Amino acid sequence: MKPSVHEVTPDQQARAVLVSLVTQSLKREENYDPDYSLAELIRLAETAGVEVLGTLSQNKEYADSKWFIGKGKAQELKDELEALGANTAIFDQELSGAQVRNLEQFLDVKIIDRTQLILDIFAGRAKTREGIIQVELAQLSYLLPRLSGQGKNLSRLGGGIGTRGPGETKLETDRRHIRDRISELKRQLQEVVRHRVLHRERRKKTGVFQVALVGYTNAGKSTLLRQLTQADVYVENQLFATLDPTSRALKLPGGMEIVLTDTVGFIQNLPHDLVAAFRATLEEANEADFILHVVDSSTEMMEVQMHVVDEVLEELGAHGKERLTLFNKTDLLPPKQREMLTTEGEFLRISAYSEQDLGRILDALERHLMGDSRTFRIPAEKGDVISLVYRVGEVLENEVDGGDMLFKVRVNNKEYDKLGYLLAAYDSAQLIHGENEGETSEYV
Ligand SMILES: Nc1nc2c(ncn2[C@@H]2O[C@H](COP(=O)(O)OP(=O)(O)OP(=O)(O)O)[C@@H](O)[C@H]2O)c(=O)[nH]1
Repeated sequence: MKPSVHEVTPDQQARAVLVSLVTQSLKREENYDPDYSLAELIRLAETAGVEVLGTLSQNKEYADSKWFIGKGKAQELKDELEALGANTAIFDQELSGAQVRNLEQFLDVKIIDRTQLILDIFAGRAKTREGIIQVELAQLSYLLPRLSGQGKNLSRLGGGIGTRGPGETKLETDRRHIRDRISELKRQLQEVVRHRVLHRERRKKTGVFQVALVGYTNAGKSTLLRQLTQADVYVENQLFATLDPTSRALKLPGGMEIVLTDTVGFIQNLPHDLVAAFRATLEEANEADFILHVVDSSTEMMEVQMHVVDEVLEELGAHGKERLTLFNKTDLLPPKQREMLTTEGEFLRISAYSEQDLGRILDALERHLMGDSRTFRIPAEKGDVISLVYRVGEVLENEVDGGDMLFKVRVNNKEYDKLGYLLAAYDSAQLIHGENEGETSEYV
């Protein structure tokens, strides 16, 4: 493997001009904002360790098949690259292999596109076996259709910025080798995913509640996970600090144990080839019992970002899940702006660095997960039913009432349904239950 971005010596540091092309079809896309997209590209580049020297934009009906940008604009870019002493040009959209070669020849700098940039970041972040396999798969899938001839240009195309891509020896092989490697990686991935599913099923069986932290990239998910669990999670002021499923056990104030899982940050217009690399963590969100949606309330793009998360959750089929939205980073807001954030319903205004707010999150989680307290009337001689109540819920009070026992039990909705079902199954008796706190439920 060649050195990664963080290992390059200063004279090898990527110094880049970022290029965005705003086409008619992009303009028609619902959530596309050229300024925002370019700002995000800058953050991505910085995350990958690139020094950003300048930006260049062009409005054009269609992308040029040969140069991507117009020929005149390419000349302008060449002048700017020279004037700034840049050695890299990074494009906001995906380029074809031919466009990369033409631009590279004309500009004489390294050409990177948005997909490569994100892949480069992923490659530097992937830690678990699954993450590493998925990134290499995405890199090879990106590379395959861009190969020309027998290995020419391979290293440049595959290398990314810091050449964290598949090693050059791997790249200097032919398409068949790459295809073989892709099949092998897919096989390995199946194996890894099977293990993960088994592991998760085991965890599910123990009845532990699964809570997933989801949110736009850089919203503060890893920070919150670490703050809430004091776990040593990888946090950086960079995009995609998290790639692999990261779960931690956590005890709520009342003693209930939950598993809190960090997921990879959402991003707008995620390149298609990278979707698979996200799945591992996104699946965690889909299987969670509860979702904590972390929002960076300090960015102007807050609403768009919330919308992107909503959309992706919907695509995953996780839209209807119970969730609590955390407006994070409110410490960065002037009081007036903070006041404007709603706290009606399932919203909390927080800062991940406030102890008090962490306590409020845990309390809110407990309220959601533990549910209301309900009272059951159970004949005193039904010892097996009574022990079931103790197993499923948290018994807050009990008293004798004639030949019956009254139990005030805190139990969440899911367990409540289960309890009703189990009680009924005991001797085919019926469970009549009230919905609200304090209402008496009877076992007859
Ligand atoms: N001021 C302030 N900064 C915060 C807060 N929460 C997180 N941050 C900072 O925001 C940056 C991003 O936080 P992360 O926890 O890495 O964000 P993430 O959502 O896990 O990001 P990805 O892994 O990229 O998806 C870090 O520099 C944090 O220190 C907060 O409440 N207030």
